[in-house]
Amino acid sequence: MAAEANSNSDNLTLDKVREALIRQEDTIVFRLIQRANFPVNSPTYDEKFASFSGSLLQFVVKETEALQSKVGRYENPEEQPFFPENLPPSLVPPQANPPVLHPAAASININEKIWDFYFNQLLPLFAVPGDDGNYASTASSDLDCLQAISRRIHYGYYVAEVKFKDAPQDYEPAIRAQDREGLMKLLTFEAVEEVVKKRVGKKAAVFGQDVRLVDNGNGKYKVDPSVVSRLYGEWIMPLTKLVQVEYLLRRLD
Ligand SMILES: C=C(O[C@@H]1C=C(C(=O)O)C=C[C@H]1O)C(=O)O
Repeated sequence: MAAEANSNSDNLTLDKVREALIRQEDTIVFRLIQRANFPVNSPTYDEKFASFSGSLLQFVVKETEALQSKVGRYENPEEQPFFPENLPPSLVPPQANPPVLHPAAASININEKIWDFYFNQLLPLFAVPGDDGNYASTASSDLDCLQAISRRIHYGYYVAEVKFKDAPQDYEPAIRAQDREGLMKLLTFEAVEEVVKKRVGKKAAVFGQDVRLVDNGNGKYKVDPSVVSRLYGEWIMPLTKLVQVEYLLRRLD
């Protein structure tokens, strides 16, 4: 069950869900800073690496997900795998918490979109060009970023559930009409989104400064704060809202 939002649905409030999202910002910013320790390292992504059937990155992601599946990672609804095909079952006894979410959540996995923007658009904005040979560390650092971003975006299930529970009279007609645009309008709070973009930029500036004992460092940031604001404005928040819409469309099934 959701680690941060309380697993009892009566205790799920929009404030608590938003607090969980705010804490996840810290994780995302730190993981981007970690990834920025390495240059792009493009051989990590070569279609075929050594004797693997795909890239080194794919190998690391698939093998890590298989291990994490066995220890129950994907029993948490907000943890979605990037390669869901043929994952081994969990060997860990399921938790006894009552389910908070509608079962439709399990069928909503938008990791393909996350994979696509991360590698094709985001990574070149914050990793410097070059090759230092650290391909294994690069791949695990990419997976750390992907998992933190994916978890944040799929947390949209809880955001949607709590918004629905708070105002079923507003959401039900739009759900019955399968009105995507109407749902998107209902669940969007532009003022909140503006605050989020500013805050994550500030976190990138605070966490990513060069800390010195004597002066305030060199004024350079490990990851450009404007890239982090853009990550949220262009990808994370729109995709969180997509998860919310997809969830709500199935909420009365
Ligand atoms: C997450 C929420 O829903 C929407 C998505 C947001 C986000 O992904 O941060 C922010 C505001 C809303 O437009 C929310 O209301 O907090």
